[in-house]
Amino acid sequence: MPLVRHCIACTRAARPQRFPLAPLGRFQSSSRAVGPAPREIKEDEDDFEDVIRELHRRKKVDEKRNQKGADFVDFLRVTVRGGKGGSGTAAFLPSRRGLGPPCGGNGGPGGSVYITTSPFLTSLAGATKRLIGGQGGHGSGNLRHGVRGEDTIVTVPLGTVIREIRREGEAEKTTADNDALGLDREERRNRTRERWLVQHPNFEANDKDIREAETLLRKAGRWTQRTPGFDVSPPLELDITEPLAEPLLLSRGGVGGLGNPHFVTEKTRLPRLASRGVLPVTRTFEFELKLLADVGLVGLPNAGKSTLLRSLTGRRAEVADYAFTTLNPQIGVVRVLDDGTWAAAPRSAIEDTELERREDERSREAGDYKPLPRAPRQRKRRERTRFTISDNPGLLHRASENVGLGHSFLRSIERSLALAYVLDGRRPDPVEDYRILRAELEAYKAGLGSRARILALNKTDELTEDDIAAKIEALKKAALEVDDGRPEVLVVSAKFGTGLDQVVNVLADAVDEARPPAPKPIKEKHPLPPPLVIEEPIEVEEDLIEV
Ligand SMILES: Nc1nc2c(ncn2[C@@H]2O[C@H](COP(=O)(O)OP(=O)(O)OP(=O)(O)O)[C@@H](O)[C@H]2O)c(=O)[nH]1
Ligand SMILES: [Mg+2]
Repeated sequence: MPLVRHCIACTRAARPQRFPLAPLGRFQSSSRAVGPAPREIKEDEDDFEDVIRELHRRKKVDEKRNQKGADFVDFLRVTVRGGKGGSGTAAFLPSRRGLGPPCGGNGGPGGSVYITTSPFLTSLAGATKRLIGGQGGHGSGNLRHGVRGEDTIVTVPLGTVIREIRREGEAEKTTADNDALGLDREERRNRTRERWLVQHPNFEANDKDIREAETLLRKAGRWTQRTPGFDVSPPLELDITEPLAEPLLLSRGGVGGLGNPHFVTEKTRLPRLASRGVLPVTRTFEFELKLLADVGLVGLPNAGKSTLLRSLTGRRAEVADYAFTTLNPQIGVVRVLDDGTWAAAPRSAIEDTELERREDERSREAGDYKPLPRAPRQRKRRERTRFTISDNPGLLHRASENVGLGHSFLRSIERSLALAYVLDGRRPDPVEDYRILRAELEAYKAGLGSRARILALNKTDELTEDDIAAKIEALKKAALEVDDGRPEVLVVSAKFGTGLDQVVNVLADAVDEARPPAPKPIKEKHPLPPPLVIEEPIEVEEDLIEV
């Protein structure tokens, strides 16, 4: 059976494929956000502004619900493959006597796929489900080699765990297909020839040329039963806990095909054949994000976790008076100074983000807008220590069964060294809330609940002294009963910044105590095999060429 003719001498180098980095993942939870029932809009409400505000709020809640956390992804199954190598070309220099010396260029190698980290990411949303390196360009006449395919680099947050779950090569897949089709030896051979060889567009190669080319490709390790680069080493496993100094190779691009000068032999001086590029092995990985914050904030929806994050770190987390304002975990840095204060301490009350936005808008329109004054530089005070703290979506009863934002949230606090429970002081029974939170953490992973170092009774600015005293008393009793009195019970107002010095210092000590002595270096357990090398083509002098 003749080979399918394929003129690539005149095709332009294929543009490397690019894959847009679009968020693709979604929460695994199917349940809807549950929060306090929306306020009834009364017909006789005379304040029109209030009605508008309520409608605006409802619209926002709906938007958040519909979004279902699509911009937070903590689990992704990803197919990774280096780009295919471009094809070589069969071409000849023009000559008065007929065909001149062979001058087909090699195909360019395919682009590789690399992984790198960013300390600013807290979601896998930037990764796509298919990470494919750009295809190498085809070679062309006059020994012009194809361009290298573009590399694909995926950026993931620190704390991403990568597991290889499948490896599949083109040759293995073809063999399985051939078996399924029940092809005989001859048909299999022709299929392989079609896969690997490219003919000159005008001059057909004879059977002898093809057999010789086949032998050469076998010697070069390309014409094999196994896809080049397919190895049987154990699956790759990486736990990225430290920033990567340089991008790490996940899959190498395939080598480019060989131009016809490579097929010159003693017998065949004018090879009418070139070879195609290698299609590298396809690997399937699972990316799982386990955020690495030293401290995790845990609380029911609307307890004031984001307000606390803002007052401790200055990070502009969204604050609003409804449940599930926060859908993505966010990480901030608390810089503890040697006098016990912390660097980003707020200088005014933290208002709801929407109110701040309106105020900004109003003042801009009125022309009296003043940006917030910068915090004075801490010249005399030195930083004693620093730790990271994550604000998480609200936890609900049965979150361990994936209710609410469920596992996605629990996964991200799994590795925190210490936890701080944020309890809404305005709710009737903070002890009950504490028990719910603890039970959910325990149900998700035994021992997680007891990692709590603080029970912060928040929103105490709205409580009477008697009320605070009674609730603190009850919480201390419960902490003693449930957690041997390990977590400190603190009176806090995240909004007005009261009681926070103690929060900072208790957490700083807890983190220092629990921190492992030295971070583990990242090691690539199973380095990928080296790329195939393209040998130098055999030089042919013009006088030796037969016509
Ligand atoms: N009075 C008072 N209100 C507070 C305090 N802390 C938070 N709030 C208010 O409580 C509401 C909820 O605060 P958030 O920080 O968004 O609560 P959250 O726990 O992050 O909520 P979700 O992200 O929805 O789980 C907002 O209106 C805050 O202004 C506080 O100490 N005192
Ligand atoms: Mg929040």
